Amino acid sequence: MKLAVIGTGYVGLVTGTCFAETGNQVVCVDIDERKVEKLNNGIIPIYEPGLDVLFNRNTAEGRLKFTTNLAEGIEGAEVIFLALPTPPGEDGSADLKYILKVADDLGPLLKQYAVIVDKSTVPVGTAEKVWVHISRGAKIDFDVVSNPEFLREGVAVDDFMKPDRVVIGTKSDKAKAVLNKLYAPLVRQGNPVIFMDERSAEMTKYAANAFLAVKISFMNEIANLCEKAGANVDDIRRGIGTDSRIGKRFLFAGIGYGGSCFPKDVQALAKTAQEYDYDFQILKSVMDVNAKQKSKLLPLIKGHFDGDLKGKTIAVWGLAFKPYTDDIREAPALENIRALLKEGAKVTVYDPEAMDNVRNILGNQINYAHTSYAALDDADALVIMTEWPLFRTPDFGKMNLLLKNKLIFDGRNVYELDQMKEVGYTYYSIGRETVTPEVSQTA
Ligand SMILES: NC(=O)c1ccc[n+]([C@@H]2O[C@H](COP(=O)([O-])OP(=O)(O)OC[C@H]3O[C@@H](n4cnc5c(N)ncnc54)[C@H](O)[C@@H]3O)[C@@H](O)[C@H]2O)c1
Ligand SMILES: O=c1ccn([C@@H]2O[C@H](COP(=O)(O)OP(=O)(O)O[C@H]3O[C@H](CO)[C@@H](O)[C@H](O)[C@H]3O)[C@@H](O)[C@H]2O)c(=O)[nH]1
Repeated sequence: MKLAVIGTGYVGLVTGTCFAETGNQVVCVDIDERKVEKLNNGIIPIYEPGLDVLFNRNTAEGRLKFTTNLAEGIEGAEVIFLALPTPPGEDGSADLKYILKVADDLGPLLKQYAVIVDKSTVPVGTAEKVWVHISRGAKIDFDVVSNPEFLREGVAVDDFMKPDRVVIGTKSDKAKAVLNKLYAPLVRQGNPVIFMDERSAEMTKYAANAFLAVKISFMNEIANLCEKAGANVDDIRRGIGTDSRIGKRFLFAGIGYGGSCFPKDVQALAKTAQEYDYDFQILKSVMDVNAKQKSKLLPLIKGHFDGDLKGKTIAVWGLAFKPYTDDIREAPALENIRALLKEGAKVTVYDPEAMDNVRNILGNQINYAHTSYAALDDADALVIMTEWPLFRTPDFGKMNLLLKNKLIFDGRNVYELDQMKEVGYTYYSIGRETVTPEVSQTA
């Protein structure tokens, strides 16, 4: 099948590459000339594990191409995916300007029937808007389908190739048949393609993200209560996660959820509720809890240093909003680094993949270390913001020689408490007792 993907970011590039891998002829279109130039030169502009193998194979075999020219990109395409940004507008609702602009541009360019597929995360009613915008310029028959994407960054290729489900919102039998054929190679594992109407598909995506955000904020509140009540949130997680009605995943307490999706999508769903005059109370709490959680460690760090961080050097491990990505959108690390700088601290950071992206934003306000250990050199404390596997089993002997104090503030509960007691660190984490060397002697 001939496909076009408009917007070649995290979702568009993965969608295009994976559909090329299943044998389709794919052209990805983007307005970012530098990005397209890189892609045409075989350079993948994002870090996404496993993408390179598929990208290299499919570009080499001529199934995957890139262009900045929309007309050229959609020529002969049976399916046209919109994988465009839907950032929050000033009022928190999803800004549809990128989608509707492309819809306007597409109308006059359509030469034969095509299924226009909305892969971006968009509010209820967007498919209808896209249809109206395209139809203003189109002279042929077309369908607009909502097919939200559920991939996670860091495991995007796997999520795309083996989806838990594929949600397709359309009332058109013609569009259903085309998409059934396209997705067939991905759903052979027995996972369902779920058909519904456009509005329900659009809402399904927000419901999924909001529900996962509820789980995280709930666990963060349990963690905060654990700290006061002397319980251990990791034990609670294990204790409840084994109940199949609850499930083991997305119960990890931490320094709050970030990324390009949860924060904006929870906010956008709250805005949709407001537009329909519905008071969606849980969403307000989820956002409120997350905002507080993100700044949870700073008072502890300040408190430890008697309220004064001036002249202190803080090492930060982890900048990406989660491991296995270079994405720093809404990453808790950024907010915390800015707060530390405001307090007069010096900050040295290390992240395996996200350093360049942070350098583009914070420049020389902070120091960038070449290795995780180099970041610790002469630092007064270590703060952990992302649970990269690299940080899980460090050489504490080596760390002791570099850090001025055996002191860790862990926003991701990377270490076991017993382990910290053994190595004699003062260890603050989330929803668990604070380990101090004194406690270790009496334990
Ligand atoms: N990132 C994720 O993990 C993820 C997962 C599921 C769904 N989503 C949703 O998918 C959508 C895209 O997200 P993303 O993370 O891939 O965004 P992104 O910012 O990484 O990529 C969007 C791309 O669209 C391009 N673009 C903008 N205007 C254009 C135009 N007129 N023509 C062609 N290209 C244009 C940009 O240059 C950019 O390369 C959003 O709605 C997001 O909420 C994202
Ligand atoms: O138990 C958990 C799980 C996640 N997080 C945090 O939640 C955020 C989001 O994590 P994750 O969902 O793994 O990453 P995303 O790539 O943002 O993926 C989410 O957002 C995408 C965009 O909509 C969806 O497609 C995915 O299904 C959805 O999981 C990160 O900051 C994580 O650190 C926690 O704090 N605790």
